[in-house]
Amino acid sequence: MSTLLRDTMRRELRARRRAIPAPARIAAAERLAERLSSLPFAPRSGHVAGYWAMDGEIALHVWQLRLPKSCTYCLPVLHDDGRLRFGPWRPGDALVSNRHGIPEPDVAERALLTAEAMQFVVAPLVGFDANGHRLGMGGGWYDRSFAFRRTQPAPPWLVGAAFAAQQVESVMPEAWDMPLDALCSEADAHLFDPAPAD
Ligand SMILES: Nc1nc2c(c(=O)[nH]1)N(C=O)[C@@H](CNc1ccc(C(=O)N[C@@H](CCC(=O)O)C(=O)O)cc1)CN2
Ligand SMILES: Nc1ncnc2c1ncn2[C@@H]1O[C@H](COP(=O)(O)OP(=O)(O)OP(=O)(O)O)[C@@H](O)[C@H]1O
Repeated sequence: MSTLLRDTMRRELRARRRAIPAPARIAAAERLAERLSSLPFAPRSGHVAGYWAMDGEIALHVWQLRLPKSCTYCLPVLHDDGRLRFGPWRPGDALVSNRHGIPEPDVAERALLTAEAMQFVVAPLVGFDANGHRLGMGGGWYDRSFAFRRTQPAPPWLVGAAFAAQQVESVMPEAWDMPLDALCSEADAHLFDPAPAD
C-alpha cells in the first residue's frame, strides 16, 4: 500500500545521504566507531558483519580497524536463496562485484557464514525512525536474512548505522522489517526493546 511513499522517501533520503560533504563524512565515521564500540553488547569475539559503504552510506572502516583481534570482520554476500551470507574480509583480500556493483569477498562457498552464525551485525540503511524501524534499499535482503530474530533472542545483535540526517518521523514500517536492537549515528546511540515474539 505504502510502497510508493516508501520509494519516494528512499529517493529523497538517498539524495540527502549523498549530499553530506567529505569533511563531515570523515568526522562522522570516527564518531560512529566510538558509538558502536560503546554499545553494551559490542562484540568481544566472534563473527561480526559490516558492509562496504556505497551511495553515500556512513563508512565503517574506523570501526573495523578498532575491532578486538578475536573478532572476524565479514561483508554481506548476495546468495541465490534470497538470504545474505557473510564472507570474512581483511584489507588486501580479494573482492568481486555483485550484481549491484557492490564489492563482496572473493571466497569459496564453504567459507561463507549464515546470518545465524553472526555475533553482531551492522546493517546499512536508507532511513530510520525513533521506534527502531529501518528503511533499506528495497531488496528485503536484511529483512529476509534476519527474520528469525523476531522469535529468537540475540545474538546476532542487529544494529543500524546511519547519519543523523537519515532520521525521519516514521519509515512507515512493514510487518517484515527487521527488528533493530540499536541504531548508531555520529550523534547518538539509541537502544530498542526486543520485538515482541508472535
Ligand atoms: N553497502 C551496502 N551493501 C549491501 C546492501 C546495502 O544496502 N548497502 N544491501 C542491503 O540490502 C544488500 C544489497 N542490496 C541492494 C538492493 C538494491 C540495490 C539497488 O537498487 N541499487 C541500484 C540499482 C543499480 C543496480 O541494481 O544495478 C540503485 O542505486 O538504484 C542495491 C543493493 C547487501 N549489500
Ligand atoms: N521475511 C520475509 N520473507 C519473505 N519476503 C520478505 C521478507 N522480508 C521482506 N520480504 C520482501 O522483500 C521486499 C522488500 O522489502 P523492503 O522494502 O522492506 O526492503 P528493505 O528493508 O528496504 O531492503 P534491504 O533489507 O535489502 O535493505 C518486500 O516487498 C517483501 O516482499
